[in-house]
Amino acid sequence: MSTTVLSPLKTWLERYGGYIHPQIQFSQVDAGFSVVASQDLPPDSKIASCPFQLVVTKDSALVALRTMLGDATPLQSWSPRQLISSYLCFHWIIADNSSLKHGPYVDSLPSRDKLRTPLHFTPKELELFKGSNLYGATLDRERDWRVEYEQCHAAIANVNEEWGNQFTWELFLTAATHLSSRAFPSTLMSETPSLTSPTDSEPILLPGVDSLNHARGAPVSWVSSYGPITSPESTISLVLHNAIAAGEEAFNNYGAKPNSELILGYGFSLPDNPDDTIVLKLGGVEGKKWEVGRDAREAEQVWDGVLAMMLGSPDAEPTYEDYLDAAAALTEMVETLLDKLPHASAVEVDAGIREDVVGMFSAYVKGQREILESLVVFARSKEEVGISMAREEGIEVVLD
Ligand SMILES: C[S@@+](CC[C@H](N)C(=O)[O-])C[C@H]1O[C@@H](n2cnc3c(N)ncnc32)[C@H](O)[C@@H]1O
Repeated sequence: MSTTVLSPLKTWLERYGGYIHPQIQFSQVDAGFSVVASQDLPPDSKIASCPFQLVVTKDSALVALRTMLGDATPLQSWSPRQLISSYLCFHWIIADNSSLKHGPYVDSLPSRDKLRTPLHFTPKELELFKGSNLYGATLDRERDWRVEYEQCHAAIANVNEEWGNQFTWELFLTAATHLSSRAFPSTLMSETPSLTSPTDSEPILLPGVDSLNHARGAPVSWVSSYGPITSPESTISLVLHNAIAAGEEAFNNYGAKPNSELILGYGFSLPDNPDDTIVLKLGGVEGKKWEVGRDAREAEQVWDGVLAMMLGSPDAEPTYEDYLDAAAALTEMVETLLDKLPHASAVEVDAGIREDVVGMFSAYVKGQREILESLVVFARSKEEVGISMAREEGIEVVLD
């Protein structure tokens, strides 16, 4: 990211009461830019802040789109992603329009060729993930986003054919990816900000504040100064609680997220990510899904589900045979998943497979395999319980 793009962003933010710390620089890296301290920064430095009036929300996007598309367009039925993505897209379609207020921000966003979420994978890259949760999640996301795109496209083309021609799937995908990879929760703009009720929350964009990359566990605060929307004092700021030495990268903390979520929404992964999970949908238990973490975290719930399948009635006390049958069923299910999971060692970088995607793929499948292996150990511990229960009844169980 060159300074010619970033200094307009900084000037624009400051004009509305926003702020970017004078001692940070934006340094160009493969996937966009990273934020680096140009001098030592003390703990609790405010790195950036965005005034409420520059926040992109579904409501601000709706107001702008209403002006361009008119009252007949059914914008009320559009999702926050449709509204915000279409609003961003219009900056690329008709740059010069008084309803489009985020030109300097949109110009600072990474170009499409830098995006690495799975909807930007080559067919060969996507094929690598076949047999994993992420493969299905990618197909689901593409299907859902295409439906949303088609709806927006039809409405826009209906108002203006030329806009419709320019509003391509690729443009919408780029904007929707910027939203998934940079969004903050709208609850930050409420009078009593909270991060704990994601169901009431919608994605919003905070220009400037969204410039930092993620570091797991980095101590940061998102500080909201609540007030009237047009006041330059109503802002959301990013404060870093650690000192940052000159030349070091300054990081935000996007929260504890498994690699599946980081890859799908953001296009990167963390090696040996402690927050990794796998989604298990076990055959026979209708529509029931469980999310299990490393070291078989939350596996007791899966166990309860599998054991329930072995019991004749919900109130029945499990016998040692139920325990042994459930342990065997769980082991078999997990081993089937292990067999299906692709192998990172077999993958080589070539014309259709980029190095950074191989890195993401390797970190992801390693985490998935380790969780499944921890589940095999967990199932074995349940088998041991079954053997002890049998022994208490005077029965010696011998397993092959
Ligand atoms: C909110 S933006 C951060 C600023 C971004 N680097 C840019 O150039 O605009 C999130 C994106 O930054 C990149 N990113 C963030 N944290 C990262 C990390 N720890 N490792 C690799 N890429 C990261 C990913 O491309 C992600 O989609």
